Parts: sequence; C-alpha cells; structure tokens
Amino acid sequence: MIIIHHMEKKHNQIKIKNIDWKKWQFTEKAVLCFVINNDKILLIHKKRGLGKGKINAPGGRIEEGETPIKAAIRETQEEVLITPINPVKYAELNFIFTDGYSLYGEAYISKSHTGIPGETEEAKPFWQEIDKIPYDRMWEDDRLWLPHVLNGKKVKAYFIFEKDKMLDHNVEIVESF
Ligand SMILES: COc1nc(N)nc2c1ncn2[C@H]1C[C@H](O)[C@@H](COP(=O)(O)OP(=O)(O)OP(=O)(O)O)O1
Repeated sequence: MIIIHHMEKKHNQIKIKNIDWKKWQFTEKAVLCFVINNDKILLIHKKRGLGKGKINAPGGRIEEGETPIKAAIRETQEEVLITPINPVKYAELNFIFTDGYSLYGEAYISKSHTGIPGETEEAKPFWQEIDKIPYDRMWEDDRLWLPHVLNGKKVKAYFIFEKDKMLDHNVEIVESF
C-alpha cells in the first residue's frame, strides 16, 4: 500500500526498474488466447469489462482454483464460442496501473480449434490477416510484445499504465518460463 500511495503522488516518476516485480502482489490474474488459422488471427471487439471498446484477443480473469490454460480455453469458449486446442503459453505480462490496480496476464497461442466463432455479450470476433493487426485500436502494449510472440518467441514483459496511457515498459525475449 505504501508503494501505491507513493505511486499515486509521483506517478510521472514510476519506472519499471524501481519496482520489485518478484515481490509484487497482483490484484488480479488473467489470460489472453490468440487463435490462429493459416494466415489469420482471431481478434475481438471487446464489448464490456477492462478494455471495453478496444480490439483484443479473447480472454479474461482466471477463476479461483483454475489453471491459466483452463482459463484460456474457458474464456475463449465463453466469449467467442469456439474451443482452442492445445493452447501454448507465449507471454507473461505484468501490468501496474497508477490507480493501484495491477494485473498479471498470460498470453496463449492456439493453432487449432473446433467450432465457428460467434458474437456474444462480451465480444464480437473477427478473423484478421496476421500482417494487418490493428495495433492502433488495441492496448498500447500489444505492439511491443505481440509481434515477437507471432514470430515464435517467448516474452516476459512489464508495463506501467495510467488509465489507457502506457508510461513505461520493458519487454524481454526469454528461452523459457
Ligand atoms: C493494459 O494492457 C492490456 N493489454 C492487453 N493486451 N490485454 C489486457 C490489458 N489489460 C487487460 N487486458 C486483458 C486481460 C483480460 O483478458 C481482459 C480483462 O478481463 P475481462 O474484464 O474481460 O474479464 P472477464 O473475467 O472476462 O470479465 P467479465 O466476464 O465480467 O466481462 O483484458
């Protein structure tokens, strides 16, 4: 709490390097699941929740007792009505917001699925050419790590946000998690 109070007062000075990320306790944990089919990727227009109005991948918060991989499958089923097969973790994403909220996220890639995407109350899905991802309509961090992931690299990344605005970032390519 002391750290958050300090952050609120001096948020212009919050830097990734000043935070002890290993000890940080995240407010919530979430997943993203990018389903790929040939040269297309399944994205969503997010209709509610955190990031409403943005383009993102299906995903959401991990439930109590649930593994991240199960959450990635369940959230994709719930939001776009398809089942990803064997999603693989490609990114660990650590977000701190200056209002005190923080989120640890894992991003998964699934190269096969069953079902046909359909719109739900949470998301309107669409297939997008992988080389034309609309980063200007997505969270600001996505353009920094998603291209690496789509090139088969594994990524650990750290971000400071003030509402929608990214204040600082650090993206590392790693051999394994
Ligand atoms: C801050 O930067 C972010 N970048 C990206 N790419 N994705 C983000 C960022 N912040 C949050 N997200 C993702 C992580 C989750 O997939 C969703 C947020 O979860 P949501 O609000 O959709 O949670 P649900 O459990 O699905 O909630 P409801 O079912 O109640 O809508 O955003």
